[in-house]
Amino acid sequence: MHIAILGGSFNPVHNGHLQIAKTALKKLPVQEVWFMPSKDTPLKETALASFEDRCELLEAAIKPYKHMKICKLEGKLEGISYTIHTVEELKKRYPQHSFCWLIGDDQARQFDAWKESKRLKKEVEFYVFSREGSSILPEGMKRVSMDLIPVSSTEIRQGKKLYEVPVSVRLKIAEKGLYFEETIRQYMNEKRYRHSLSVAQLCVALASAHNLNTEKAWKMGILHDICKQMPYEISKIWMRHHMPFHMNEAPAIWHGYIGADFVKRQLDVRDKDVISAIYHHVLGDGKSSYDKILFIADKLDPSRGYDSSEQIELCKMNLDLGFKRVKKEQQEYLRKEGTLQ
Ligand SMILES: Nc1ncnc2c1ncn2[C@@H]1O[C@H](COP(=O)(O)OP(=O)(O)O)[C@@H](O)[C@H]1O
Repeated sequence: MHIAILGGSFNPVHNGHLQIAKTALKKLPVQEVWFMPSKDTPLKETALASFEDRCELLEAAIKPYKHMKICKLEGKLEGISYTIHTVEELKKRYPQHSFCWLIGDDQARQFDAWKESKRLKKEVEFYVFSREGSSILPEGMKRVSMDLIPVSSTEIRQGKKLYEVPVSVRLKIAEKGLYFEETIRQYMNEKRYRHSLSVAQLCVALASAHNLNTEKAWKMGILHDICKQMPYEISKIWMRHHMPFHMNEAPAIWHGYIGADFVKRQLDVRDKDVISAIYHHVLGDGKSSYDKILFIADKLDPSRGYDSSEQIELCKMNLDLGFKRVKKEQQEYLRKEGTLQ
């Protein structure tokens, strides 16, 4: 069989990658396309999801396509995975097959810097797929034209252009809480980002003290303020469209309602406990343990700069008692501020 390899980090996979594979199957004399995810690189700057998670997302993406497969070879190879070594290993392991290599324009541009690039070109045939309509083509490579899909994994991690990710992949990303840190960063300043991380940590500690699901706890903590810095005019439009019945409440409260709706609509979060906790976190009027934990963690977050260790200990020992105390203290504070009558 003649097989086309598409290597990449797939962090995460998106429609641009699928478009390359579909085009290769249509236009090249290949019977299959194998996606070759790169192994974990601990020093990479951007948050790289684990090899297993990236493979799981790939599995979901290629499920509808019979002639697309995943090759986990690079995940198993020792040391840095240079393509020249991967190609040699492929030929050794699959002597019955022949291979060609697919790359996007951006990689073609940097190709001369690849390890043993001249020898590599002799070992395997390269096909270059248009990414931004650029015309750079290293000597000896062939161009394959395709409909451009202007998207990058970076944009997806930032929560942008999610429509360029298959729904099955989006649901998995949300279920696993992948890339949430990178996503929330786009919507808030550094101080609020630090607060979100710290709240998530405290939610996990409280959930763990009460034998609750710590993954849920982390997700609701990290996402709870995603809409806190949404400009007022946009919040108003959002409220008018989606939750007109809450519009008579103070705008300072809205971000809990909008946040819950936003993570459902934009980030495909389906976990009802997470959505409910975000919805109720401003007023603390939720009934579930997760609702209470998020409310408590938000108020007692150590990064707010005052000593809340005594209340945190109480909440770890007795969630209901701790919740009542935090709520009472908050209401006294709001009364003093004049927000509550
Ligand atoms: N939108 C796109 N259109 C065409 N090719 C793409 C696109 N996105 C990625 N590629 C190509 O797919 C391969 C794998 O890329 P990868 O490193 O996983 O993703 P990204 O470049 O999006 O971070 C590379 O050869 C890259 O050039």
